[in-house]
Amino acid sequence: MSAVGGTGQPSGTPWPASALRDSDGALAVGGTTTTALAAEHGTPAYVLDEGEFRLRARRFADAFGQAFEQVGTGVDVYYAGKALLTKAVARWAREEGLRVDTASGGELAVALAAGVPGAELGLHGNNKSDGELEAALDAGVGRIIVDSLGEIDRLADLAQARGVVAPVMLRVTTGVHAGGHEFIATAHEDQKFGLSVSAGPGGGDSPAVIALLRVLERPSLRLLGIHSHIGSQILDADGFAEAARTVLRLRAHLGIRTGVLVDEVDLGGGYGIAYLPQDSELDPFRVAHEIARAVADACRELGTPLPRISIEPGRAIVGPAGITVYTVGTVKPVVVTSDDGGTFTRLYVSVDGGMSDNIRPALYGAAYHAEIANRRSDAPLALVRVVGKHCESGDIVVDELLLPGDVRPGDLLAVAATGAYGRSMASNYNLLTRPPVIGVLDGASRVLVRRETVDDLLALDQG
Ligand SMILES: Cc1ncc(COP(=O)(O)O)c(C=O)c1O
Ligand SMILES: N[C@@H](CCCC[NH3+])C(=O)O
Repeated sequence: MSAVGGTGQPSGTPWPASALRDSDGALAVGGTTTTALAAEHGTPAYVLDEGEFRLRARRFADAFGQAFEQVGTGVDVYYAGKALLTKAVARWAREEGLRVDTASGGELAVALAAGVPGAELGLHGNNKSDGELEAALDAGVGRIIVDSLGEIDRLADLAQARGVVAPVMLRVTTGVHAGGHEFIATAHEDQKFGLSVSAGPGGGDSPAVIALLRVLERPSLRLLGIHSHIGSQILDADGFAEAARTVLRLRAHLGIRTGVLVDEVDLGGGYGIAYLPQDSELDPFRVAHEIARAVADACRELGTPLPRISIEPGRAIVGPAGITVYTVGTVKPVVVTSDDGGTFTRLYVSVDGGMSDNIRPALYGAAYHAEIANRRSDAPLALVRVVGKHCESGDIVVDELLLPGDVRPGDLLAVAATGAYGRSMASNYNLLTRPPVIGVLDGASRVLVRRETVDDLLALDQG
């Protein structure tokens, strides 16, 4: 066996630490070869390495726990279920000491079905329905992150009608713009999330201050704290530190204005990972240390006690724990004319899935790494584009890649780091059935979410 990657290597690698090549050259993850997984479960399949997930969850809890303990406060780590939520995943997160952040009634239902107590859950969303808010109140969700004035009023009314007090945080936008693609940066002003901390017209109260005051006016709401999420796939700590300073200033302002110094500040998720062999991921210990220092310095300057901190990593926990295994179908050389008038050949390698199981390349231009998984090959490398089977020319799995030129129909292709926002953003485009999620650990595999069937699709269609 030879290692192909591993967590903790300085320059990151996109494969889970357990990834190996066996003596036949087959890629194995969590002690099971992709050939055995494909034979037992079929392709395409999402394969999730339980050990890697748990290790990463623990590293976040340890890194942030230690860093904030050093400056004198505590931390709660919420696993962001939007990245991938199944009952098993929710249980693993909880067993590693994490809470779970949900973003819809569906995610909330799965986390509750997994046995996560309501008190350990958060509920997000810029457009929660009354039904979702009621479900959260009924489950005793520990924090409902409110996102608009209208929602504050609706939630207060619903809580009042039930005779309960809803614990809320207010999501604010700090103006810090961080992360990869424009669609995944969430704290700049001109987008749908949160309430801005910038002063209103003519220097009046900011929308965030107005909303905080509104929460404090309602006896059926208890203001736990302030929430900021600046974006996703962020690769340095500066944005987090800047957002933390802004939120802490707002907290201090509210304290002076009302006498209420909120107990908690949530700094959201967004910790970046390695997608390609040459990428580096954000080291949770380093970023935790830098954020803790920024929070401690800001509180000292503001003369306020430290709040309890929470964070919501999703991608950094589940992303590198997942790979997708496909079977290669059509292989087609296409002669392409380049800008300088010359020509080159690009090998189009079609797999049995595509944009329905991974929309990220089409949506964000996201880059991925893939390897032939069932065998070793010494064939000269060819320039390859891995594409799916959808009726869409943008149906690209890996835009550009060097693969052994003898890649052929029937080969297995494994794509690394697909654990986050793959299955959770999957669709049935072209009525493809969504792939299963197969958990692997110590040489055993089990179905966490089964493959959809055509019967599932027909069952939804009422004629
Ligand atoms: C409010 C909130 N928290 C947490 C996350 C998780 O982000 P990531 O998976 O990048 O850690 C997101 C998604 O970007 C989010 O919108
Ligand atoms: N879904 C996005 C990240 C945004 C997630 C939620 N705010 C991605 O795949 O990168």
